[in-house]
Amino acid sequence: MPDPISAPVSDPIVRLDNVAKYFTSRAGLFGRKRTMRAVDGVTLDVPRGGVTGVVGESGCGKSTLARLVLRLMPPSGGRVLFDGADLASLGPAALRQQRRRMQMVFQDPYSSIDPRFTMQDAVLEPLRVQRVRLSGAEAAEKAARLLEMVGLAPELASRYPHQLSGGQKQRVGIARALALSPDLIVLDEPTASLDVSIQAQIITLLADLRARLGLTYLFISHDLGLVRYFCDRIVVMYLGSVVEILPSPDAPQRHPYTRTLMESAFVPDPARRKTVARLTGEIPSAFDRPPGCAFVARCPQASSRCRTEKPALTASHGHPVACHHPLD
Ligand SMILES: Nc1ncnc2c1ncn2[C@@H]1O[C@H](COP(=O)(O)OP(=O)(O)OP(=O)(O)O)[C@@H](O)[C@H]1O
Repeated sequence: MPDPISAPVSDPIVRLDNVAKYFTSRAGLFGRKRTMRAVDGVTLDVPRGGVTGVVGESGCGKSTLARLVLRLMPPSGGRVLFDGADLASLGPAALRQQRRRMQMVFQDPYSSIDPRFTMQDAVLEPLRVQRVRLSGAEAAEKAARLLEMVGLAPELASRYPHQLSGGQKQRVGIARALALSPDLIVLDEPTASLDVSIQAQIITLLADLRARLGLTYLFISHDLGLVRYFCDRIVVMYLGSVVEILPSPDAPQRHPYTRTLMESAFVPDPARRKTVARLTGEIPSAFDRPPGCAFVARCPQASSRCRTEKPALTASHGHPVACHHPLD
């Protein structure tokens, strides 16, 4: 069942309208086809100019959602609107034009930059894809400016990826995302493969760039502490669906899943953190979703209604939450 309401905002840069993505696979060589609902009827607005975090356990559909927003893959159902335009309705030229306005920074700077590229080639790659022609002098000037924007010396333009640290490479990844002056950047775990001290520098850089350039971020992360620090709105996903949208990092968590996730993020002792985070029961398979609430097997609040009726995402508890028994 689609989510009927998911905190509509007055000026969304992205609007997801009951968006779904299914993947089909065959069990065994001659087995029957099985359909996985990686994203299952998500309705969501991404406010312009903010930092919207998307959190949830591995496999809940965060990256698939990000790829749908960027139209790196078509949805199986529903609509993705960018600045009011349905991306599915655009022809190739118009889609390419819209794509200039949305970019992505990937988790792993080690594999996201072609080892044969100099840093100048790497930061200017989106211009080549978009067939923007620059003279040699213009290209050098543009690359130097982009590197400076992310705190790197212009002299690094002639270096290759193996000559840079992980943090420097992620700065190059960010510079590349800025090359076409986008409005929206999807950050898919941008600090997950970096040392903690470098993570902080990258987050500071991202915050600074957003303020200077008026960017909108969609920030995908496992790191709840970081999400609460960096994001002004937090979308919590569970098994392909949005279960709660926190309008601010400090908003009370109403969904039992969100509450457990958040509590686990703020226990300093890693050993105890695991205990607090432990949720009993298994995550159901995305191939075989239960008819009611997907969280039912792990939820201490679950009732018989939760087993049969999928809770809709409704804003009746101060902000959108999909739970029959929201917490106080
Ligand atoms: N191209 C694909 N073909 C088949 N299944 C896929 C494909 N992409 C993703 N999936 C499946 O869809 C589900 C959601 O995956 P996704 O990568 O979006 O989750 P995620 O929340 O980003 O996970 P992680 O945090 O581990 O990156 C997973 O079960 C995954 O195996």
